[in-house]
Amino acid sequence: MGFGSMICCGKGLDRKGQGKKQPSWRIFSLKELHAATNNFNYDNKLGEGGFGSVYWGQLWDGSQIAVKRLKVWSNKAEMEFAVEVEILARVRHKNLLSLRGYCAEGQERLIVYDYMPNLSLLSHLHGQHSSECLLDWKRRMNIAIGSAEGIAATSTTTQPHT
Ligand SMILES: Nc1ncnc2c1ncn2[C@@H]1O[C@H](COP(=O)(O)OP(=O)(O)OP(=O)(O)O)[C@@H](O)[C@H]1O
Repeated sequence: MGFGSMICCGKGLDRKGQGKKQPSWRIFSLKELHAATNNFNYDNKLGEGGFGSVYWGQLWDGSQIAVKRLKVWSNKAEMEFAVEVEILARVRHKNLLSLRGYCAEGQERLIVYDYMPNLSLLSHLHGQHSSECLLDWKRRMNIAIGSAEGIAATSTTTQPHT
């Protein structure tokens, strides 16, 4: 699961009225995500993980998104999808990727995140960007601590199912 090993800057909770927390995610239609990603065009592909491919997209309001599209439907994949959506919908943390929403139509399962233009941590440590920006030990420590804080935020709000 990709809970945010991206180089990201976080976003706070949407607030309205008397400081009441509003959910900042929504359900997307498949049609809307087709339009945003130019029908999941290969040119829009950002990468691939265990769940499926991730595509860059742009919504009608101009905001940029990353859409993770399930490769093959199975009970296990459905469970992973539900867990990732459930946790990210509940947890907002500056070091975690923000959930924009999800789409579940027929056997299509898609998760919509904020687009992170700075690519993955892996690419900065070992990939194509590792020579451009050398991360000294102080910055590496800060990244490790920040990552641990993000992971801790997911576990403190997750109740084990009994
Ligand atoms: N929000 C995003 N913004 C920009 N690029 C992204 C975003 N999410 C994922 N990507 C790109 O897509 C690739 C695959 O992402 P994904 O989250 O599926 O990978 P993963 O976490 O390595 O895989 P797994 O699902 O197997 O844990 C990333 O390495 C990254 O290049």
